[in-house]
Amino acid sequence: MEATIEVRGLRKRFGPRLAVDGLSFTAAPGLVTGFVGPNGAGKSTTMRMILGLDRPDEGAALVGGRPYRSLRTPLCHLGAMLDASAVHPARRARDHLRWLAHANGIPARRVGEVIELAGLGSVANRPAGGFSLGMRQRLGIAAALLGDPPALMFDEPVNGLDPEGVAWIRGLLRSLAAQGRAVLVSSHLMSELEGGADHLVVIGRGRVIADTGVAELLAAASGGRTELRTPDRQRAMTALAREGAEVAAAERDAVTVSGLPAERIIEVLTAARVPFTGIAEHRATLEEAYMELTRDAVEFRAGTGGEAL
Ligand SMILES: Nc1ncnc2c1ncn2[C@@H]1O[C@H](COP(=O)(O)OP(=O)(O)OP(=O)(O)O)[C@@H](O)[C@H]1O
Repeated sequence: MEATIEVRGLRKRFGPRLAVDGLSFTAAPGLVTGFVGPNGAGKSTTMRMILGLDRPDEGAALVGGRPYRSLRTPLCHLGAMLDASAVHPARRARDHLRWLAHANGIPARRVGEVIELAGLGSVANRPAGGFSLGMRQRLGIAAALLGDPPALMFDEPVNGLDPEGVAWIRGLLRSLAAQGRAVLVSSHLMSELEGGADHLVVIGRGRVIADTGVAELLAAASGGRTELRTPDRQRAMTALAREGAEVAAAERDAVTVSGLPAERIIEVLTAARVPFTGIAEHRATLEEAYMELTRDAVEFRAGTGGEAL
């Protein structure tokens, strides 16, 4: 069973504050769709509307073509983790999952399966109140997987996790998408999605700024630049500029060259007898691509912590 998460013209106002301003996008089956924007951009509000927890003023959110609230067995259509702390602290992890399964008509044997999938085997009989953040995230993810849903949604799942936890979640998201599921994952840090997302929906002030494949975005941001290392930077820059290249000094012995292909750079340097120790076509990071994409949006420029006011 395939399911798409679809948001159509969503709008939500809290008093004077327009939190979501006519948002439309799709998270398609088989892809991890990163949902990115600075703090306050409207990600959580959008996710709450997808789950029917907040009512939109306008527009609709659909899971497999239907509003979440109209689904008879919602956990079997969309699994979600919005707030990993939403567990009774005295309740054992296994009992929390059993209770959820029971309430949703899911067979009890599935509880053991998701405990294994989420790597909770050794702590499943302990009260969730004593769990570390990483363990709570894993419990939230186990709950999202209970109904074996074709669509999944996670709000900032790697926030505050150590590198091992981040790598684990990234691998899990990838494998869920590889099984054909639609996976929507939010983050306010672009770097957290590096290597994890196939598609990106970037939002700011409740609006879509970009809706693009990660590969296309990185290719566009890499933009034919080459990085050169040379002990004789000044002569290299002069020789390349004479050939019409745009050159800029980078850190230590590095020069960034654009406007000339790498083969031509090598020819020019060789002819001018300028030594070089390395040459590589530049590959933009997701963070660089994000900065380029959002260069004109002041709210992003303060960096990752900028409040979208
Ligand atoms: N229940 C609410 N009442 C009033 N304002 C709200 C409410 N929920 C959200 N907002 C406001 O709506 C805007 C969007 O908030 P939201 O939490 O959706 O952003 P976000 O992108 O998820 O941010 P973060 O990365 O910090 O989680 C913010 O200005 C927030 O203060």
